[in-house]
Amino acid sequence: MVLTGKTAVVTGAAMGIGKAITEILLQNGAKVVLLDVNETAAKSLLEDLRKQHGQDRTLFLSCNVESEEQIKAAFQKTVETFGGIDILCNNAGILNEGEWEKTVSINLLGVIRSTYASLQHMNKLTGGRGGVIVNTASMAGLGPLLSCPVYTATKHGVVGFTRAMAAASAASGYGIRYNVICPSFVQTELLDNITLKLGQFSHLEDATQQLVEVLGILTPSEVAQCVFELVTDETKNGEALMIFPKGKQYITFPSMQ
Ligand SMILES: NC(=O)C1=CN([C@@H]2O[C@H](COP(=O)(O)OP(=O)(O)OC[C@H]3O[C@@H](n4cnc5c(N)ncnc54)[C@H](O)[C@@H]3O)[C@@H](O)[C@H]2O)C=CC1
Ligand SMILES: CC/C=C\C[C@H](O)C(=O)/C=C/C=C/C=C\C=C\[C@@H](O)C/C=C\CCC(=O)O
Repeated sequence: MVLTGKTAVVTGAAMGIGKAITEILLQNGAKVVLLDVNETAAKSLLEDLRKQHGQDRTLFLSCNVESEEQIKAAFQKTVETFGGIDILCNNAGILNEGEWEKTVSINLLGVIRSTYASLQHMNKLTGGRGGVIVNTASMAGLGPLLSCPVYTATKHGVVGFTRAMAAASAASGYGIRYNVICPSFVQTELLDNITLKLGQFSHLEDATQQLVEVLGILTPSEVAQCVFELVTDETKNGEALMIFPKGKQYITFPSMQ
C-alpha cells in the first residue's frame, strides 16, 4: 500500500506509540486523524505536526474509545473531511489493574467498538475502499504478565479478535486486512508509576522489572516502524508481530488443520 493520498485514523494518538505511529504515517504521505481523550497533549502535537506537514493533512477529534457514539461520530467526521478511511490503528490502551473493568473497556472493548464501527466505512461490500487495520496488543497478548492478569487478558483478546477478523474478512471479501503488534516494554508514560497501576499485584513488580532488564526497552519509533510494515505490506493479513529490542518475529500459531 502506497500511503500518499490515504487517510489513517489513530486512536491514542496524542502520546507514546500512537504519536510515533501518527508521525511515520504522515512522513510517508498519509493524512492522519488523531483520536484521543488527552486534548492538551493532542492539540500541542497537532500544532507541531501542522508546522511540519501543512495545515490540511491532520485533524484532531476528542474521542473516548469507551464510547461507541464518540467513535462513530469521529469516523463520520473523518469521512466528511477526507473522503474515507483506508487505515485504522487501534492503539489506545491503559494499564490499571485496580480499575480492571476500565482496562477491559478501553483495551479490548475499545478495539472491538472501533473495528466494528469502521466496517461501514472501509468494507468494500458496503461501498468502502478496503484497507488495513493494525491493532496494538502486547507481548502480554502472547504470554502471561503475572503482575497484570487483566491487562494480559485484554491483550490476549486483542490478538484473538484481530486474527478472527482477518479470517472473516478474507472469507467475506471485505477487502480489509487485520494485523496486530505485540511489543515488549516501550518507553512511554504507560510505564510511569507502575506500582500504582498494578493494584493488588504490586508486590510482583520486581518480577516484571526483571523482565525489563532481560528484554530491554523499545522506543515508540521502533514500534511504529513495525506498524508501517504491516500497513504497507499487502501480503500481511492475520499476522501477529512480536517486537522486542533484539528484533521482531512473526508468531506462528497452532494450526487447526
Ligand atoms: N508502553 C509499553 O510498554 C507497551 C504498550 N503497549 C500498548 O501500546 C498502546 C499505547 O500505549 P503507550 O503509548 O505505551 O501509552 P501512553 O500512555 O503513552 O499513550 C496512550 C494514549 O492513549 C490515550 N488514551 C487512553 N485512554 C483512552 C481512551 N479511553 N480513549 C482514547 N484514547 C485514550 C492516552 O491519552 C494516550 O495518549 C496501549 O494499547 C498499550 O497497552 C503494548 C506493549 C508495550
Ligand atoms: C507490568 C506491565 C508492564 C508494562 C505493560 C506494557 O504495556 C506491556 O504490554 C509490556 C509487555 C511486555 C512483555 C514482556 C514479556 C512477556 C513475557 C511472557 O509473558 C511471555 C510472552 C510471550 C511469549 C511469546 C513466545 O515466546 O512464544
